[in-house]
Amino acid sequence: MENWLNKTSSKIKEKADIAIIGGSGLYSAEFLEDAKELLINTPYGAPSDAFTIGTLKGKKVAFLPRHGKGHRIPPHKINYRANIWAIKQLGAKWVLSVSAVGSLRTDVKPGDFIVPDQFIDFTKSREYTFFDGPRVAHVSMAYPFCESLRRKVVETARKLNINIHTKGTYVCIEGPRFSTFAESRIWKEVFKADIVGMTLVPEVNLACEMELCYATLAMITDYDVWAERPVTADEVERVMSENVKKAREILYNLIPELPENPEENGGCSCCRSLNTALL
Ligand SMILES: CSC[C@H]1O[C@H](OP(=O)(O)O)[C@H](O)[C@@H]1O
Ligand SMILES: Nc1ncnc2[nH]cnc12
Repeated sequence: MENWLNKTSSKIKEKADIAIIGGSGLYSAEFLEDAKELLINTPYGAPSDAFTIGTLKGKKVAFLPRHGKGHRIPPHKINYRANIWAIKQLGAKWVLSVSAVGSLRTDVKPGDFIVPDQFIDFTKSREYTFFDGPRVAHVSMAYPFCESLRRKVVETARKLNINIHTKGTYVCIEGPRFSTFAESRIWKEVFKADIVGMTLVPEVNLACEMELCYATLAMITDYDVWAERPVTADEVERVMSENVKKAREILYNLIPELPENPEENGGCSCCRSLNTALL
């Protein structure tokens, strides 16, 4: 089979083993050494911002703030294709995304972390695929996240005594508005989802199409509209900034533990997701 991904071969000299996509409240990666900024252009336009490329205990890391520095880009306007394309061009195999989410369960509390294993897509108007024709592919999304990476994230947080939930279903809404009470009741009671956010889709789909090992470290910032006062953007930012230290601690301890080749890490099939997808 012709390898479509080889055709995306990089002209970028700078390389990275691991990419971190920072969400609301996580706009920089101070823990990287020898850091420099790198602007990358892609056939889909510009990524959200310059990448910060640096090292951590021998691992080459690329960091990208999803909303741009200073949170300039709303969730529905993020150029997800440019972000993931650029990450692939950097040669990264692991992608860990960090996100702020609302909780739909009382036992999943603000300040806790959760590593979703499923999602429900309620977005409406995004660019969902690299395969817009004439090349067509249908990747499997039955298990959308990299199990090896999910496991590593959970193990790391546990070692650090950070409260983390090992799985959950993330409902991705279009935003930028928050859900109505009636919508939130559907997410909670009909869909039995655990968390709600605005940025997972199509980031996760595109990572899969690029055969990347992708997982999300989600931080609970609020109880959506179930609390006494419904969620506000201020509340999300406040809780995120109070807890961002914990997210950094997880990243700092996790990154050195990721093997160069994801297939060494207990095996996952993310790197072969196009084998059965291309028509
Ligand atoms: C700032 S409130 C809502 C905003 O926060 C989340 O973004 P991210 O996943 O990048 O942390 C949510 O999805 C919304 O985009
Ligand atoms: N309640 C919520 N709904 C959607 N996105 C969010 N991000 C953080 N909290 C959220």
